[in-house]
Amino acid sequence: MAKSSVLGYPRIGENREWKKALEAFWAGKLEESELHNQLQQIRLNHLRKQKDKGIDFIPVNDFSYYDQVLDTAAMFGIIPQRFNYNGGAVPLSVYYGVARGTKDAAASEMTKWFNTNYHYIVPELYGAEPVLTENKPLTAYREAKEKLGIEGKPVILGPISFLKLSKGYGRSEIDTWLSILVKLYVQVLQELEAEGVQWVQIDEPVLVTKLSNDDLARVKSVYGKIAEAVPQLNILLQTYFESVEQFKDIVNLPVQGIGLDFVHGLEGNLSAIREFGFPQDKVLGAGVIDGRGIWKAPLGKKLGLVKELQNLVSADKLLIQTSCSLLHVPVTTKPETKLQPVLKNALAFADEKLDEVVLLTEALNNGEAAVAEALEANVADLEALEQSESRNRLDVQSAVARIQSQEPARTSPFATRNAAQQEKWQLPLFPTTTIGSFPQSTEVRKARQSWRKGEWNNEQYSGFIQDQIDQWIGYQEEIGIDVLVHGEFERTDMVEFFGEKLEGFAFTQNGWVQSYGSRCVKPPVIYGDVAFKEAMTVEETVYAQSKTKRPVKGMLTGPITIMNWSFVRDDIKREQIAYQLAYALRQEVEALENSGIGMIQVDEPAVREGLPLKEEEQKPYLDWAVKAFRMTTCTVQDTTQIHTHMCYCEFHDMIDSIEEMDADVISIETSRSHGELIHSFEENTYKHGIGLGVYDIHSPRVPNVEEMTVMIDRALKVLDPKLFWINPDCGLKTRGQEETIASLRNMVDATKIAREKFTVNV
Ligand SMILES: Nc1nc2c(c(=O)[nH]1)N[C@@H](CNc1ccc(C(=O)N[C@@H](CCC(=O)N[C@@H](CCC(=O)N[C@@H](CCC(=O)O)C(=O)O)C(=O)O)C(=O)O)cc1)CN2
Ligand code: MET
Ligand SMILES: [Zn+2]
Repeated sequence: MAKSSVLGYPRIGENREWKKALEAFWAGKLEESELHNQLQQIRLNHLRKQKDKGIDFIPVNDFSYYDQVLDTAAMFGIIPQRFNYNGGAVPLSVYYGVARGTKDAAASEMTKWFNTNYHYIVPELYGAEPVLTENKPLTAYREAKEKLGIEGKPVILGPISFLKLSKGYGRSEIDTWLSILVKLYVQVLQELEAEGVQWVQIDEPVLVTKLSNDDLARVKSVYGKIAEAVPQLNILLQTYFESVEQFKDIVNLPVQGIGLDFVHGLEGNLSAIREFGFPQDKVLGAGVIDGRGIWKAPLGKKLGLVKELQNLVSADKLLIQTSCSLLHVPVTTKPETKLQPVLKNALAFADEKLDEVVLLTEALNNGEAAVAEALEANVADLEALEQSESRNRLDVQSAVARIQSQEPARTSPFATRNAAQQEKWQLPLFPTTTIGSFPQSTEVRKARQSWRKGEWNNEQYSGFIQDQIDQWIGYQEEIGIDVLVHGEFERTDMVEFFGEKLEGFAFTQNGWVQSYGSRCVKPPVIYGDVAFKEAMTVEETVYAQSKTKRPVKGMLTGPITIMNWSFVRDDIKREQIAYQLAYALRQEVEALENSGIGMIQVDEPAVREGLPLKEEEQKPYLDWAVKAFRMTTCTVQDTTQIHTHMCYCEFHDMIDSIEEMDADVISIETSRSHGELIHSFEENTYKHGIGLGVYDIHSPRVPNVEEMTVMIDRALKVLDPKLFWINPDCGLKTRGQEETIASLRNMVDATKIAREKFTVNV
């Protein structure tokens, strides 16, 4: 009999109860004991739900108070020294300090979890002396058993991945660190074994990337030691997001089960298992239900797949499971009452995916007849969407085919444009700017809600937005910023906003997904061909420009980011979706230029996260991503300055592509990684305008002038001063008004110091 299994469940709750509890606690409106109570209720609800649905292997310890990587670090007492942690169980104040920063200490870096829109907190190993502070998986296991009688499957981020995702150690220290970590993992696992735990899921997502021979030897040694230490414990070594690179080595590791992704790594994993087979003494965790996408699975096809897999493993050794944790999809489609039926009927969020896992397991164990009706309905639902008009728009398809066949390029090379732009704009040395958004205060959110509910009419709402713009144009002028923005007050989110105005998109009412900490996003659904309808940003931008003599930057989200932060259709290539978006956005760029806006920023923060994990797929992806950006921006005049912005990821492996995007200015996040990015620019001579983020905007802390000066001085050692801009790391929508103004004042002061120093020096 095959069994059903889930790798992880979303923690935010059906109505984002988790987020609300965390934020109430941070605001001092919820006692710590009450926070624990509320989160326990949420956690138990999730376990109960999985049990009721009939999942056999229910994950525990997938829940978190913020982030699972931070939890692993905290479990081992790996807390940066600046938080004055003195050993023992990590207090919540320290835990949240590391995540969010404190008055005296900057937060740890936050970065993308592989190729997803989830961000984890990067463990800092430097100076750490790890000890086991609390066996979290054990606590979670006991809770599920005692409260609900569930024999949970503890989930732990594995040592190899944990180390790879951490920073603060050199190459020569890898083995030392692994031996320290292995001791701790063994301690955790031995306690689980002693408790009588049956299965543990150890997540090793880095195994889908190519390992050097040394690293592969390390993987073998680490799992060899673990296997020896816990002979009674069943370990399911779990991979996801791609196929494993070194299949034969990985599946022969001394563990009892191997979890493979047969959705995002289908091709690679399937051809490998067909070619090499699968060890008969091991359990295969077959990830066949997509943990990242929102479409119903084509169950007939999936059933064919699991039948084939069943034949390759020995009896009773197959798990039907999700391809990865369900963290990346919304909780349930149940509250979605406003979607067209043809769309709603084709969707499956986390809870619906639990049903799919159970259904497939049942079909495999009891025969198709047992679930015939469900299989038939599934075919009809998916076909209806496939044939819908919105997926078959010849007007869009032919226009995109036409511009796709041209090589998108600006009229003149950067040097010519740069000179023309200097001449036109007369900006000072080190121009200052911000990334686009200003605080989305409660007032702003309430106003939007009133308007959406119909309590406010359009005039009231747009009048309110104009007041916000007036106010912030005033602040920016007064602080002394050189290139202004309108503030994005009319936008819920930089992707959702554009999706709502373009054709081919749909919106959920409650389809929230965790992005980082308590912050969630509600990704739009690209279900059809994308098309431009009418100008989307011209009104607010032109209004802002009418209020000041300084330049106001228009603000758009780029094609790749809209695509990567949406749930996209899977019947056409992503490349094609990107070009459709690019063509639509180009029309917006042109509309802005025609309305007299001479600087236009096209944000592309998600380019890096879409980078395929497999090396051989990276170049083709970057090529079409760059092409889509150029398609969006290439038709403007030389004097129109195109900006772009990127944040929260590693850029060093794609600097060349960033250069090829040919934006006149890029603003880029650096400060949370403490300026490490600058090294990339030391090696690669980037020849366009560049604004380095001089302070972290994800923390309520106001950065002082000195620390920004350090950042600026460091950057100027590497970068061409004539091309250097000064800006925060990212948009300021999550910040409060006072801290924003105070921080920007300090930024402008730091700029003045830099200008003085630099003018004296030359
Ligand atoms: N899509 C996307 N991905 C991204 C980013 C991004 O900006 N967008 N940035 C990076 C991650 N950063 C992020 C930064 C901030 C937020 C964020 O602030 N999210 C908000 C939700 C934003 C939103 O859509 N707000 C709605 C309001 C939705 C809401 O909460 N409504 C309340 C009621 C309104 C009220 O009274 O406050 C409710 O439904 O209960 C609006 O502005 O209108 C949150 O979690 O709090 C998310 C991600 C990377 N990935
Ligand atoms: N223009 C956007 C903003 O300021 C860019 C954000 S990148 C995540 O919010
Ligand atoms: Zn950003």
